Amino acid sequence: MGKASRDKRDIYYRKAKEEGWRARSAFKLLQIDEEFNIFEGVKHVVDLCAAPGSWSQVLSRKLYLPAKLSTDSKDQDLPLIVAIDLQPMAPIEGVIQVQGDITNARTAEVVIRHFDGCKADLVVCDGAPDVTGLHDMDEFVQSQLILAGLTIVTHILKNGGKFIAKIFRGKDTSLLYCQLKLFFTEVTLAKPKSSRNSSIEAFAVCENYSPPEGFSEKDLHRLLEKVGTPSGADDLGISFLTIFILHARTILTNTL
Ligand SMILES: C[S@@+](CC[C@H](N)C(=O)[O-])C[C@H]1O[C@@H](n2cnc3c(N)ncnc32)[C@H](O)[C@@H]1O
Repeated sequence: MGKASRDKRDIYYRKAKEEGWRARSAFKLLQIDEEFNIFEGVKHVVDLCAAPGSWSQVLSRKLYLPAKLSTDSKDQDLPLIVAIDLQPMAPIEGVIQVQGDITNARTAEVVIRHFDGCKADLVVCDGAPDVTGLHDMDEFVQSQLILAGLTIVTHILKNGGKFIAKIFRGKDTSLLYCQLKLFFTEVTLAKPKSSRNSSIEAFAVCENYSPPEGFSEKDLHRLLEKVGTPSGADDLGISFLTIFILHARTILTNTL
């Protein structure tokens, strides 16, 4: 069966059309929220890799529009939602859009500037590379997106904040889990029912941001700058792992 006819038989595809979501992915975020209550108390959010915009629509409908409709809400109290993607997307009420590559340190700086010193409560990242079918390569590129997301997280997420990131399940999933555990006290791998069983995607739901003592967000930022240069790409794996291993050691030394 072709992709188009498979899509038309898909319940979430049809539901998305009926409810005016730009993509069926909206249900993944809605179902993650049903399970983990990720929107509670959230006022400042970043949506990384947001196009065509169904997650941003969820953020707008769940956070921005209710606040706007509440009679006593002043402009400065309205939620701040910043969405970023390589692709342009049609406007969504209450969502500030930035077009750029999240693995580029300059783009991360633009997002950070929108926050103007205040912190985000939630960062979501549904980023996916153009899948090549070469599993190791796809997993590697996906891990670069997670690293970029984590870099932005370390600059703008408040302590106690949440990070939701799409991952590709593979041989390095437990390593990734341990790496995320260095920054968050709770990490759960979720597979919402709207995520197709045939897909290797899952979502890391990271709660209670608490970076290791002595961690400087500049470490990851420098790494991202390095990834942006052709010679830096070669040692990405080593540098990424080195940073995490050093911090893992610090944590282990402190707890033993
Ligand atoms: C699965 S789609 C996101 C769907 C979106 N969450 C929604 O609900 O509409 C993945 C997106 O990741 C974006 N992307 C991939 N690599 C990126 C990068 N390096 N920087 C910014 N966006 C990127 C792609 O352009 C694509 O729009």
